[in-house]
Amino acid sequence: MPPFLHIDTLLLVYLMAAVLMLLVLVGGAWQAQGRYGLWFWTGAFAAVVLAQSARDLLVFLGSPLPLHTIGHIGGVLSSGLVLLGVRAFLGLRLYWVPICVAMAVMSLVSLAVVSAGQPLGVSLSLSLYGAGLLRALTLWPLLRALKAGPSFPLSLMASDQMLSMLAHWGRACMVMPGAVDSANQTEQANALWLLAFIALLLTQGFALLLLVNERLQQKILALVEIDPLTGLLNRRGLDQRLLGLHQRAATSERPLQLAAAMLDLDHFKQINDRHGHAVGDQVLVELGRRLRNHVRPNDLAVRLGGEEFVVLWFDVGNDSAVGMAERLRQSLEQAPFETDAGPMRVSASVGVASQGAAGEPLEALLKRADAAMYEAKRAGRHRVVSA
Ligand SMILES: Nc1nc2c(ncn2[C@@H]2O[C@H](COP(=O)(O)OP(=O)(O)OP(=O)(O)O)[C@@H](O)[C@H]2O)c(=O)[nH]1
Repeated sequence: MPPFLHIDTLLLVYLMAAVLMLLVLVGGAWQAQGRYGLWFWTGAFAAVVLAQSARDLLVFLGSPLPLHTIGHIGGVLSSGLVLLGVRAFLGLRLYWVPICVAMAVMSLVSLAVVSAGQPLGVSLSLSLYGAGLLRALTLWPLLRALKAGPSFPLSLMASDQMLSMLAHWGRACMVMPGAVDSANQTEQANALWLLAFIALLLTQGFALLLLVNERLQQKILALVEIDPLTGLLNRRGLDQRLLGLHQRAATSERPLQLAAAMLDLDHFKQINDRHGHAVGDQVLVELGRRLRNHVRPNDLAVRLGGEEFVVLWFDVGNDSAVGMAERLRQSLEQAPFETDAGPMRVSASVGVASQGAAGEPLEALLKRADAAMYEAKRAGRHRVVSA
């Protein structure tokens, strides 16, 4: 066997890999103020490092056999903390009481069997079965999150947890005394198992870093593409969505057909002048909320700037668009807007245009809708005009 495959060398590599990940995570968790469940992840790597070092020290000091199970307990704690870390990262309920109870029971069983005179292999096997179970529980929410949309870091983490689960259970079968023939217990086989666990540990750490990176990128994109006051898409967000939709439409049989309703509040300046900018902002926030509630998930509601909004409907003809715009306009006028200056009646002028010929540039469509909206203003406001 090559010298680098010696168990002692590999154990050291395993420890060093865990220390490396721990250091990266302590820094990351500190900087992120514990967001994304990073303290749980830090705990998971710390459990590996502490348990492994403590075990080596106890063996060196010749301490009683039951205490050597600390290494097995470390594996269970690490898997439990990874489970909590994944749940915290995904924003799920932690269920930390049942998870902690499960970890405690598994640790006690691991300790008790050796105290009762059973060989260390039994304790190791049982703790590996337990840790594998915790990995299976970790895999479940990851797979559910993947169903919502593809993500390379999530896939990597899910694959790592699945392989980790299988590795824990596979190893548990191998180390149970008498369960398999002794050929599986050679130093070479042990070294290969250890190599697999090192690879899984490193993959887990890197998958986590990629996950956090992806989450931060999503946050930055949201800041750039979402209007902070109303929570609606801004112009840049609209362009990005349409770019994606056009790319998808280019590969499908059906061309993208849009209808736009350009909406501008009437005499909004008076609200600002009479009641102040803060009340004006409250009106805009409420308008954003109503637009969001009004459009279907596939349609887009956008704040283009100031008090100018646009709603985009997909695969809707001009007549339907005019009808929908009229219902939208009436829904704004029907119920007063609640503000700090009391309930306020608000009306809007709306211009509607639809892409007669497929492929009309968005800019041209919005221009026609805008012209129709100004026509509505000229005709006396609070009405819908079709381009
Ligand atoms: N409170 C608040 N006001 C804004 C915001 N953005 C633009 N405004 C105001 O919106 C008002 C727009 O006024 P005008 O373009 O004259 O339009 P209007 O008073 O609604 O009159 P018509 O559109 O002709 O009916 C200006 O007073 C802007 O200061 C914002 O984010 N918050």
